[in-house]
Amino acid sequence: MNILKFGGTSVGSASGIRTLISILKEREQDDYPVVVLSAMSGVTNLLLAMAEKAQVAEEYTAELKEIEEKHFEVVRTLLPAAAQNPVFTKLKIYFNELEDVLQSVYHLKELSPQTKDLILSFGERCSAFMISHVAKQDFPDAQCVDGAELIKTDSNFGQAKVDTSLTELLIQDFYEANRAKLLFVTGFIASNTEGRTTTLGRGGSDFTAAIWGSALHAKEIEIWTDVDGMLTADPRIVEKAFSLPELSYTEAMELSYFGAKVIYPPTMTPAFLKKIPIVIKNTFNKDFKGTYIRHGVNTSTFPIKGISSIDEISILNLSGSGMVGKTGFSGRLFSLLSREQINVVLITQSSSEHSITFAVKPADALSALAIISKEFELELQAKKLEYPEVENGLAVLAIVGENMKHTPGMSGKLFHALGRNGVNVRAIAQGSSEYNISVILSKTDLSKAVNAVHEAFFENLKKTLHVFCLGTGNIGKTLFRQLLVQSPLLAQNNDLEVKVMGVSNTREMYLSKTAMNLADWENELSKNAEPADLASFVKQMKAMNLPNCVFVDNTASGNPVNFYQEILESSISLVTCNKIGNSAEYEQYAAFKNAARTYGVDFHYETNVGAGLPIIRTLKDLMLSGDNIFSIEAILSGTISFIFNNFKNDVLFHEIVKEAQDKGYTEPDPRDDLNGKDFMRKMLILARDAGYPLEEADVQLESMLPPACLAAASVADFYQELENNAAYFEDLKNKAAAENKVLRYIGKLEEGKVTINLQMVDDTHPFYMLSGSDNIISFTTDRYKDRPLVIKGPGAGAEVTAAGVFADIINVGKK
Ligand SMILES: NC(=O)c1ccc[n+]([C@@H]2O[C@H](COP(=O)([O-])OP(=O)(O)OC[C@H]3O[C@@H](n4cnc5c(N)ncnc54)[C@H](O)[C@@H]3O)[C@@H](O)[C@H]2O)c1
Ligand SMILES: N[C@@H](CCO)C(=O)O
Ligand code: NA
Repeated sequence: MNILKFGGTSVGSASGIRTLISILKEREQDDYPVVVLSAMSGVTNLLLAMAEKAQVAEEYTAELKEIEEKHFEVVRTLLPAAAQNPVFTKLKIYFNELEDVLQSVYHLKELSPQTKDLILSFGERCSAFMISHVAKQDFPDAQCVDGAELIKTDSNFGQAKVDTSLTELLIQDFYEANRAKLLFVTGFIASNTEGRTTTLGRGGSDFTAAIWGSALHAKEIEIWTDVDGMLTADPRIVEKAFSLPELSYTEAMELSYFGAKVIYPPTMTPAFLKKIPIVIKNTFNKDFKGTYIRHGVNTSTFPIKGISSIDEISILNLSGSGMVGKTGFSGRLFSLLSREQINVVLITQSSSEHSITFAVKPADALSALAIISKEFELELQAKKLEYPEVENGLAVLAIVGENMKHTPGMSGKLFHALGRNGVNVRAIAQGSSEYNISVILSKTDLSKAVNAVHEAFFENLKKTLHVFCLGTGNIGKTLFRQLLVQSPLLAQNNDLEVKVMGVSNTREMYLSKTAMNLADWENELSKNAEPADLASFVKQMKAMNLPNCVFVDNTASGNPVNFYQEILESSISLVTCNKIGNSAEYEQYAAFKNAARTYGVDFHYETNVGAGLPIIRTLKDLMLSGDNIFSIEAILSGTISFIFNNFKNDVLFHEIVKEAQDKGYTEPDPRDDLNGKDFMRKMLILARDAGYPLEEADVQLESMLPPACLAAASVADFYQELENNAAYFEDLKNKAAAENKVLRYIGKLEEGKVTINLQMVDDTHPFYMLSGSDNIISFTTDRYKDRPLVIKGPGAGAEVTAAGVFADIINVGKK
């Protein structure tokens, strides 16, 4: 025989009750279960609200009407007209009784715990009566049982203690006499020896189910609720939380201690003692297996079972020399708190014994402070103790699981996930059982922390990157297209999901709560856009506090650079193809690198030099592996490379420049390429990465343009000046051709000095053979001395650049 308990949401509507009946119909009809029922969802709260209003002589008829209507609606929906009347009549009798009680509270302005229990009991009485009558349609022998008469307690109203042996006898006798019937029992309520109604406290209906299960040696106790069993984490916080097939009692206790409100641990004790399995099932997904809680199971492949959390906690810290080596000090402290009924959620003590930190519910913090100040008055006055302080706005996250005990590295994994996401841990406690490691952190970090920890333990190699992108121009657009095409493969082959959570250009911006649909991002952006505001974009991104966050700068503007430091310091990784940040003052470049290191995030800028070509990465690997860079020689302007590779025959110089711009090789302003500035930036970044703290002024840049072109005030003027100076460029071209040479704009880093100049090279020079927008770079090092290490290929263009940004994004978090 099984006990089935249906919670408030399960019996909260006609459709839920219909499902309940269908669940019963699927059972063996010769072995009826005992059905324990909660009040309809919301009813207990309404009853409580009415009681409190009556106590201060306030009107409560609206609530009463609402409760009546909730029940009547079910009767009208689920019973044929002919069968409704007797049920209405009996329900009305209940509501009249309830109103009588409320009236006396109203007149006396007094609400004793005893009266409160009586008022609350109407929730279960009404629902059990009503549902048993609905069930009679299919089970003529259905019977409503007033559980209050069978569960005997002391007179501690509100949280009565059960007289187990008497109760078990009463239940056994009653069941023996009625086992042929389908019993519907009121949960939560009981009575004292004088027959007055008491209640069993929080989770009371589960407790009723466990008491009946224990008394009748049930095969299983099924707790029917509105979720798929116990989950790995709170599904409101973690989208990917999933249901746990099995748990041990201890694990279930630990998991529900914080958070998981599916069951309330103390209620399980009677079942635990008799080793009766508990199954958590979902009324609204009734065929789902749910979670089994029983003795001695350990079939999970995961090292932990779940993550639980409390989103609001306060801590108190007690410290001082007076505590060192004093036995009984913590005993005194905690028995004091327990005497005052202050529940201590978590305790840690430093090994120096110099301080004790403990966590309590915020509502208890001030009273804890007051009683401690009183109890330890002498020590405080003698300055043997510091005045304790309350710290609010904190939360607890705990990982739970029996396997943890045998698996090294669990706490390492936990703290790595937290640290990488910039979550500051305020205090730590590990239960000596090793079933639980708890950390205290800031409330604002909780969601991010739970998600990061969930990913670390349950999503194996699965990773979600939350990306915020600036710039929807050439590169930005191309990146979105590449991401869209590649996402299914990334998910399938690499367990990687890249979610674009926000986009901004100079005009508008949008931060999405879920993730943007990259097939339609332009529409989504324009439909939801607010005016662009970089500071607000960054602020909102930070406030979302998502794990594995990446900020991507695909602009050519100096403004975003002003936020880099703040972004990195918020533990958000940064990917940029914008060279302005790394090529401004050396001090700033160094500060970005330092911030990324300090806050444990990535700062990737591969596309700053040679677009998608692996130049930055290669230089870094050479340096890390202890090679010595003697010199770097390079052509790093894709635009200028393209120009000289195509400046042949009759075509004019300015026409080629225009073609380079149309092909997406140039900077948004092509003057930045032609005047050598873009090249200078790249050389500067390379030199810095090679270990030289150079500034822009240290670069010897020889211009390849006549002065009039350099002075052009606008892009249009610039093109005009190029055209006006056609003869100058023709002359260059012809001179080179006459000597069988080609024009090359070459940068060099040697002995800490950077030069960039225009050269004519013949076919013996390694840079002679280039085509398209090719870049080429040669590293002469200790190890690559006689024959340098050369990287060559297209070094400009939207596809190759966006691909480089893409690679930088998915490399975030990789060690
Ligand atoms: N084209 C290439 O081959 C190549 C190669 C490597 C690096 N890059 C770099 O890529 C970057 C982007 O180039 P592009 O061709 O896509 O430029 P673009 O002009 O086409 O696009 C720039 C985008 O940035 C946006 N933007 C500018 N300032 C902004 C701000 N303050 N806030 C929000 N958005 C802002 C603009 O609205 C626009 O959407 C540049 O830094 C460039 O140096 C380009
Ligand atoms: N405008 C740049 C793009 C690559 O950074 C170039 O021509 O090289
Ligand atoms: Na590169």
